[in-house]
Amino acid sequence: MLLKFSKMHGLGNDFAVVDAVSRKVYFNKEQIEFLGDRNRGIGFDQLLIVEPPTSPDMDFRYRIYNSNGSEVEHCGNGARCFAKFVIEKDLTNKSVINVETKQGQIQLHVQDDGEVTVDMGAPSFAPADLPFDATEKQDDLYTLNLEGYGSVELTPVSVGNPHAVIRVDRLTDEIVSTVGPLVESHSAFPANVNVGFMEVMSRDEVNLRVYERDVGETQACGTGTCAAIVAGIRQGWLNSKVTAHLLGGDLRIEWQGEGSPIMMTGPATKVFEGQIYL
Ligand SMILES: N[C@H](CCC[C@H](N)C(=O)O)C(=O)O
Repeated sequence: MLLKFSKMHGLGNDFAVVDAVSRKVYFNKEQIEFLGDRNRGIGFDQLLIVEPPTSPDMDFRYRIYNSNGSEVEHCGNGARCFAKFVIEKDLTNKSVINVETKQGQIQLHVQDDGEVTVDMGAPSFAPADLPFDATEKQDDLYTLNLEGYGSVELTPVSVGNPHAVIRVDRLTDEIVSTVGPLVESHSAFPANVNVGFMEVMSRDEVNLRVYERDVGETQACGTGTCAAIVAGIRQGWLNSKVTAHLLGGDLRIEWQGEGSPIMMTGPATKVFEGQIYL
């Protein structure tokens, strides 16, 4: 089969996007691993598949896979690329697009300046929603012991997919590459977890790096940014509108507190189109 795809990125978090509305396409794990291979395939952090909706009040269904073939519930940078893709491919002419994901619904708003705002839904801080076998807790921060490292304090957040948010005084390569993998696959997170490292610069601004589950560190992570900012707002460290500086650029997040949806705004870029034998 000759598979057509668009290569896109959101702040350097990169994707292959496939139209499975015009033509039915299925992938098995080996095929996704092949496509995701940066030396032998297309290479991407996640594969995004645009499908028809299963419910009549939705416009599309959105499936996401990590480059190792594992399915993901939610992807923030991917959601913005998804919006750009369906408009460019004439799959819709709406500027507000309702999308089903594996874990709830999201709404995409394409702005006049080309940036995309995503209503990511409301976060949950309940450990069971990640899942997280909660450990000791103080002031809503949980202590996790890491083999051979010591302990870290984290906030568990589900934004559809699971995140552990760790506040650090200073972001370093070392902390991301050492603590990232230890927390990602810690037995307290039975489904593993994405790990965010946040340096709070002021009440309106953070520096953030994310070690993603099943992928490793990416240049940006949309859901990771949402998780980190809502954790910071809930802890009282941040205001309700925050700019996050990621390795690949900036995202703007707004959250009005418990029960309200997280609004994420940022760019989405198409790099090229291609086709590959599968
Ligand atoms: N890059 C994505 C999230 C992918 C998360 C994935 N690695 C997981 O296993 O949950 C984002 O922009 O939100």
